[in-house]
Amino acid sequence: MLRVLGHVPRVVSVRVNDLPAIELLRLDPQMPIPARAHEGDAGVDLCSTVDVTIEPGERVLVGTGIAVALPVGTVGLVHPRSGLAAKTGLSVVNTPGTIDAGYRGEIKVCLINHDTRTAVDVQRGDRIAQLLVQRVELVTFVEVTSLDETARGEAGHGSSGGHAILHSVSAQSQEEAH
Ligand SMILES: O=c1ccn([C@H]2C[C@H](O)[C@@H](COP(=O)(O)OP(=O)(O)OP(=O)(O)O)O2)c(=O)[nH]1
Ligand SMILES: [Mg+2]
Repeated sequence: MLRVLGHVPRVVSVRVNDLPAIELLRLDPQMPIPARAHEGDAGVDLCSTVDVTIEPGERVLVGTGIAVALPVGTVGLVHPRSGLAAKTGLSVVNTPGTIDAGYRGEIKVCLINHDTRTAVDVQRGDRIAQLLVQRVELVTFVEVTSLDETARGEAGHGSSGGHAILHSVSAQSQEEAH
């Protein structure tokens, strides 16, 4: 029988991060430096610089007071926070937002309140979204006159089935038929 003795680390690093530390400018010195909630988390949290109330269905562009110089070959992605999304309906309109390597302006977040009834109050300093930095392939494109054949071909947009909404629509139309 195999017995595991001693401490087993819960977070195992699969690859050593060889990117340099990313230069970060605090445009609003009172904002905290974006940080991970836990070691190994994918994203660092971004805070709102403003107090704002977002009515149901409304969107608003808020500043984070942060600018970065991402290395060429990486991209910043602005993702919603799942807790806020689940509890209040707050999300990011263009999720994930794209921060280009050459961008030196303030990172802004286009928030949306998806709740249909309740407004969301965002206060200055609240953690409203998270920034992930990933490597990205800067590919080139070459124009051709035809593409290779594949099993999928041109089928897309639900061609393989398995959509809950289609089941509910077909169940509804069956009920209506009776
Ligand atoms: O959530 C976001 C998305 C984008 N940006 C900034 C950084 C990014 O590099 C720039 C442009 O973003 P994007 O390319 O998505 O917008 P666009 O509408 O195509 O604008 P542009 O014509 O400036 O590229 O805006 C943000 O601050 N937050
Ligand atoms: Mg663009």
